[in-house]
Amino acid sequence: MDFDAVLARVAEDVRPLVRQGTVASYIPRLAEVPIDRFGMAIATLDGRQFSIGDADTAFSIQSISKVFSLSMALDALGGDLWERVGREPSGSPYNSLVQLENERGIPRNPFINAGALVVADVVLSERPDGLQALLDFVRQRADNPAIAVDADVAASEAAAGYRNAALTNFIRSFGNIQQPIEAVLDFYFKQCAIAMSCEDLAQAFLHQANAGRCRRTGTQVISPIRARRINSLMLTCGTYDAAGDFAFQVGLPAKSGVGGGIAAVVPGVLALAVWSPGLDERGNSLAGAAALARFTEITGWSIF
Ligand SMILES: NC(=O)CC[C@H](N)C(=O)O
Repeated sequence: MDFDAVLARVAEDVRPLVRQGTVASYIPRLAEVPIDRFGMAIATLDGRQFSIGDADTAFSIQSISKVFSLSMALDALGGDLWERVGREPSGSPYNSLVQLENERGIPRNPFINAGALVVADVVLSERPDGLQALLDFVRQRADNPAIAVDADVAASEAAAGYRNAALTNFIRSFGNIQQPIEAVLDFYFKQCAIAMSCEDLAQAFLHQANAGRCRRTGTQVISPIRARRINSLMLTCGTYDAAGDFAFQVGLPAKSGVGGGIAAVVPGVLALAVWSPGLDERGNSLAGAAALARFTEITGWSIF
């Protein structure tokens, strides 16, 4: 497969969509990101990397970080995690509160905000240095020690974080959050504010395409069954209430964030990431989602 040619074709095909949609504005700092950016990177299991456009520009990974924190929480609690968070698509927006009351503070899945807040609580309960451990994990996976939290983005989200604060308090009222509210929110805002490029993300997701094993170092990062389950959650819940349409159009496990990034996995073959800040009404990158759809059309590599 000539990946340089595939990327060039994808970029060309989605060019009219770049600048469409809206940059997330409820996190004031994200609203300042230029809408005209587009980058895409591929990391293959045979050790090659391909990129196009702004693929080496770091951006705010936002909810893509929920895959990394979930990996850590599963490491800490194993299957017991599923007593505290569900595994069903929510069909609701990522920041919704409505299901939590009926479901007694057990979030539908780890990739909506409510679920990620419980996951953050689990990580912090296991290790007070949770944020450092998360950064270490991400830096190792991406093979880039310079990856860091963008403190301005974290502060900007904290200052406007009423809804996440409400979610955390509400879940705590059911006893499903144990650490202090401020500590959980601080961890959550900072994990979302980690800045990475498409190239970093493609590398960092590569073990998800390789049954949990790091191609570069040979270490088993997570067990094969856990890698498979995380991929299945990405497929069913990774793009929020657009997950059904995403499976239909793209057909790959993928995780998006309101920074405009989407990371995806072709199991057994490669990991890829795309970034373009203009979002659709469900909070997924408009040009990014279209680029992934074109990628699977051109290569034929949907998991279906
Ligand atoms: N979908 C997202 O990327 C949401 C993450 C964002 N930090 C929030 O909590 O609202």
